[in-house]
Amino acid sequence: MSLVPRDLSLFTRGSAAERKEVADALCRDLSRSGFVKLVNHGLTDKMVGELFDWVRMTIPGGREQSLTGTQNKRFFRTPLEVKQRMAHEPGPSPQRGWSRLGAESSSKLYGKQFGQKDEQERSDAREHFDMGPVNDPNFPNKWPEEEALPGYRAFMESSFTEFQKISTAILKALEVALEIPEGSFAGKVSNSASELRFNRYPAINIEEVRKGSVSRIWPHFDLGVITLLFQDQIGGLEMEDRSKPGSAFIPIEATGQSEMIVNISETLQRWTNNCIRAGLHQVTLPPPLKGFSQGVIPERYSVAFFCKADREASVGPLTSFISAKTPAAYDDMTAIEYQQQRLLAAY
Ligand SMILES: O=C(O)CCC(=O)C(=O)O
Ligand SMILES: [Fe+2]
Repeated sequence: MSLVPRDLSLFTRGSAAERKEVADALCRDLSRSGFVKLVNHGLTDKMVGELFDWVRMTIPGGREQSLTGTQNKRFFRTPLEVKQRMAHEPGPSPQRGWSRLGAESSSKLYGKQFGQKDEQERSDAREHFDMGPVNDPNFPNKWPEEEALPGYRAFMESSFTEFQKISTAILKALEVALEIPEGSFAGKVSNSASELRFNRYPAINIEEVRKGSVSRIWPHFDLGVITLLFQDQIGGLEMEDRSKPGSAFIPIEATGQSEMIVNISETLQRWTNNCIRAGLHQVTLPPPLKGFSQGVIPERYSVAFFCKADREASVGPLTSFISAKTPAAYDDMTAIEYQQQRLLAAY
């Protein structure tokens, strides 16, 4: 099953009929698999290209030597001391700054929920950078010094705003499709506790992955409302095959870095009282390497925006989704309480 790209501009700029049609298609896809692909989402190819330019260690096609000055500055390439000064401290607080290779375990995040034992220690072969809202007084962002990476902070802050706008449009489309009051979802992400993340998966031996204690990212759900993701051309992202729960995954084809992949995260599942379920996903061997037991999986990058609920918003089911037949399946608690409880499990 491959995901059919949906055109978000038909919702943001279309006629009333086009808006409804594309909203329904989005909602159908997301309800079926937890995932949808979007084109004309609002970030141009150039903007997505610039995002990847900030993360890639090297430029494909051997253009590396021609780079000078600021073009040569890339986030993951900054010296270790610079990254260490902006390192995230493991714990329940939202992630900020740099997380070293293996710092977070997506396996723990998901495994504990389902009773997996701690001794099954499994790590992610991944380093990442996270930022939250601009000028967040409670959980301030951690930046590299401006001279170490000129322009990085300004670029990231403006990208964050764009991702937030796109998330709001998607949530409005879901409100239209589900015929629930305007603002039911989009009105709860306005103060934004969202996060923008860069992931880097270094090249790794297939044997290492086959041993079963390391993966690029273990099966997990994201914590927020929805996640917007761009992946490079390497591939390896997979979503759960819902016809074989817990035992099979379907590759999400890497058909162009500007194609946005959207998945439902835990908060939306809670708000909709399981009407739209979160998409379980992982990153593993890219499809062309599936049958191999030896060799190297090339380095891979992705950019993820986790649209999260306002910290004081409830993550309990909304009244539109509660009835005598479908009583509330989740407790009422604030988004920040929920996030801290879940993050404690990830370290
Ligand atoms: O790298 C990817 O494609 C997925 C990353 C991801 O699932 C995450 O950061 O939560
Ligand atoms: Fe994820």
